[in-house]
Amino acid sequence: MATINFGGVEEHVVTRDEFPLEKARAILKEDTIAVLGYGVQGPGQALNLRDNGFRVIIGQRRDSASWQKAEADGWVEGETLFSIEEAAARGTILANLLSDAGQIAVWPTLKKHLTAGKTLYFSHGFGITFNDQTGIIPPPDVDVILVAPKGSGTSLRRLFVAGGGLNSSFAVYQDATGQAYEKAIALGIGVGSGYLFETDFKREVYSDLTGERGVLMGALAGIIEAQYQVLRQRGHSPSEAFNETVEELTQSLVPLVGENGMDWMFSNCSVTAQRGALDWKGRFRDATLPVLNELYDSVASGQEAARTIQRGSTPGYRRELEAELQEVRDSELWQTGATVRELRSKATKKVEEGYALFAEGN
Ligand SMILES: NC(=O)c1ccc[n+]([C@@H]2O[C@H](COP(=O)([O-])OP(=O)(O)OC[C@H]3O[C@@H](n4cnc5c(N)ncnc54)[C@H](O)[C@@H]3O)[C@@H](O)[C@H]2O)c1
Ligand SMILES: CC(C)(O)[C@@H](O)C(=O)O
Ligand SMILES: [Mg+2]
Ligand SMILES: [Mg+2]
Repeated sequence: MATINFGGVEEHVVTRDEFPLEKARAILKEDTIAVLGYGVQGPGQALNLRDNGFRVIIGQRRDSASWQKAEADGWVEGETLFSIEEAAARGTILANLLSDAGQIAVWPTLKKHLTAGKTLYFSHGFGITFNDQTGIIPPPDVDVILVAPKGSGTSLRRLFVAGGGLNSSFAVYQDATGQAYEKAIALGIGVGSGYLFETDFKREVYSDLTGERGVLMGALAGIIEAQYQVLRQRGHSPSEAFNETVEELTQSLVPLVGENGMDWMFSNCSVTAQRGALDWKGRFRDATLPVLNELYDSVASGQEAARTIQRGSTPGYRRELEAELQEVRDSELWQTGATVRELRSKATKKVEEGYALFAEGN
């Protein structure tokens, strides 16, 4: 394991160079990985594992959209696609990729099949860390590990297909066999991780819940809505408000941040923009600090987990969630976004046609 210095702090990181795929395959050669749940993370991990040469089966509720999706992805009923219980019985590694609330309902079934020496795998520290609420308390003679890709299952799969890898956290909660650690790393490599960063279940879930409610999703969506509203109320057109809030962010500036850091993005903008951004960033930081601290407290107290469980266990909740998303989709802001994206794809087609004509002429 490499020790890498991050801004002055040393951390342990596993790289694909030191832990190649062949080694991962050798460690798991006797195992059957049962991926339970075929929502977002399930397909990404299962397909990457299958393409990487591991023995994988899927456990999913029949008569669900996810079951049909699994069939469309080439999983075959009775061979590689089973009910959750059947897959849990057949698997030696049970990858619990049901929704966090769904994991509670299915736990009694899963527990029955967690016989000595098996491995219980999660992609979130949720079920274990908040086990006073989830009741997920594994028997002592199984390994309990975590590999949490730091991004959507969709990106995990897309990056893998493109030949890259998404960074993941990994952790061992319980090492009954003495092999939990290397199994966690082998699975991390198998699901298509780029680098694997060591953590523990609690730190993973605290940072994950804070990140997605904060900058990654909640704060991002909120601040976009606020700026769009201000621009619209001050007389700007929808397209102008959208372009200055979202389109430029996603198409121009955030990719530059990803490529070479915030200062580099700044230095590729005008001096006027840099002056203003440096002057105002402190105001935004200070305005959001109390909210982010409140959010972290809500995560650490278990309040966020309680809400996730309470809402996620309510019958018909998926429909309610879809209605909330529909409201976002139908708003002027995101309807404008749809039109801007359409123009973007037309423009891309025009450029491609231009290249094709140019190529033909040569
Ligand atoms: N979505 C992501 O990209 C992502 C990223 C990192 C980690 N995670 C973690 O991975 C795990 C899976 O997340 P997801 O977003 O893929 O899940 P999801 O919400 O898409 O649900 C996965 C599956 O769970 C099944 N399910 C839900 N409730 C059930 C129940 N009561 N009985 C039987 N089946 C039930 C659904 O049919 C679905 O196929 C979670 O722990 C999540 O926090 C997700
Ligand atoms: C993709 C995310 C936001 O990183 C993940 O944490 C999730 O819960 O879906
Ligand atoms: Mg999450
Ligand atoms: Mg996350």
